[in-house]
This record gives sequence, C-alpha cells and structure tokens, in this order.
Amino acid sequence: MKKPITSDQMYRIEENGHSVLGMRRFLMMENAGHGVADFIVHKFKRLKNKRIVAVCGTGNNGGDGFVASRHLAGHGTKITVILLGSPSDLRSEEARLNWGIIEKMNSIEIIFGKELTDEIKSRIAKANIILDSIFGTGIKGGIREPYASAIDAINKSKAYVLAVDVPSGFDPNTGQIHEKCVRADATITFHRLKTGLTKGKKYTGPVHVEWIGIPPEAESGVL
Ligand SMILES: NC(=O)C1=CN([C@@H]2O[C@H](COP(=O)(O)OP(=O)(O)OC[C@H]3O[C@@H](n4cnc5c(N)ncnc54)[C@H](O)[C@@H]3O)[C@@H](O)[C@H]2O)[C@@H](O)CC1
Ligand SMILES: [K+]
Repeated sequence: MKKPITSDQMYRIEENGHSVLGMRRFLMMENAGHGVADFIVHKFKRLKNKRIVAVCGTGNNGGDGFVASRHLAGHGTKITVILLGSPSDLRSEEARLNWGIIEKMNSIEIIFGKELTDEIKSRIAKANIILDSIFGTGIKGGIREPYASAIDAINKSKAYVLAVDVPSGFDPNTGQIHEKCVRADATITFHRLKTGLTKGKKYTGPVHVEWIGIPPEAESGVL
C-alpha cells in the first residue's frame, strides 16, 4: 500500500500538479467525478430507474458530485443534485464550470438552498443511492446548518451511501468526527489514502483509492 497522506500534503500535491506540471484542477475534478460514477456503475449492474441523489457542498467535494452526476446521466438513472447553498457560493472556478454544465442538463434535477427543506428531505429519504459530496479535505470545525441536518437525513435513509473522498464530518487527518458524520457504505478517495482513513471503518466502509491522473512527479518535495 502506498503511504497515506494528510490533507495538507494532498493540497500541496494538487498545487504542484496544477501550477508546475499543468495538470489543471478541472481535469483532476473530471477524473475524480468519473471515478465516482464508474464505481457506482460497476457496483450496480442495472442502474435504470434507480434514484441517485448527490448531496453537494459549495467546495470542490461538491464539484466532484456535479461531475459524477453528469457521467451517471448517461445510464438512464433519475439523478438529483442537491446543492446545500447558493450557486453564487461556489468557490472555485472548476466547481462553477461544472455547475454551469449540469444547470443546462434536463436529465438532472437540480435543487439548491441554504435550508434543508421538506423537498430536499424527501429526495434524500427516497433515494436508492446517495453520493455524499458535502465535505472532503476542506472540512474545518463544528458542522453548521443546513449541513448537520443533511447528514442526519442521509444517515436516516435506507440508500446505499458512497462517500466522496471522505465521509462528510470525518476528519481526513485524524479519523475523528466533527460532531456528526455521514455513515457510508463505502468511500472512494483520491490519489492516495488520507491518514484518517486508516483509522477504522465504522464511518467509511471499505475504502477505494482512485487515481485521478495527477502525475507522480507532483509528489516531489511533498513526500
Ligand atoms: N485535492 C485535490 O487534488 C482534489 C480535490 N478534489 C476534491 O476537492 C475536495 C476539497 O475541496 P475544498 O478544498 O474546496 O473543500 P471541501 O469541498 O471539502 O469543503 C469546503 C467547503 O465546506 C465549508 N466548510 C468546511 N467546514 C465546514 C463546517 N464544519 N461546517 C460548514 N461548512 C464547512 C467551507 O467553507 C467550504 O465552502 C477534496 O476532498 C476532493 O473531493 C477533487 O476535485 C480532485 C482534486
Ligand atoms: K464527502
């Protein structure tokens, strides 16, 4: 197994890949989102008529959820993207780019807002598959609303839950919980294991590492 890394090391590797090697962040996000979609396609041989709900935050973890949803749209599924926030809160260029694409897709239902409305709760409750794209390596401090209620709603649902990078609420470095945490059936993490993911499977389920095309040379000077 390759050596696990901290979230800070991951950001430095990403920055080297983007700025030094020209492997742009939007390409990394494309590979991450495609990896998530591919994982679901292989896990569920028949996706037709499955209700997939991607619950997304406003950072790049959410952006991975937008990309995964776009890839899954070709499989005859019913996909809903829930953005917990406003599109104007999307922080990075790559998340905004991918939001701009799914906004134009009739095959994806989009719901957004800063509160966990009954409509959002109902979509989560009725889902067969949930992509947990609320927080990844950018998580800091206690969980605020509407995220705390969204985590509760995901944990209450009977859906298969795939955590994108880390379960939301899980500290990628220590494996500790930020008050509450998505309890995932499986986790797909990117580039390398994060150190916290080696600390027990209660919240993560089995962890799959997806290579997202960052050249190994980007690790130079970091590891
Ligand atoms: N590092 C990399 O090389 C790559 C990262 N990608 C994805 O990007 C993620 C990291 O993205 P970001 O750095 O944008 O961070 P995240 O998307 O993990 O989270 C950041 C967002 O959550 C908010 N937030 C953080 N803690 C909170 C709390 N306790 N309560 C409420 N809001 C909180 C922040 O204000 C921010 O809006 C990774 O986990 C991964 O999924 C991928 O797109 C591919 C490449
Ligand atoms: K997540």
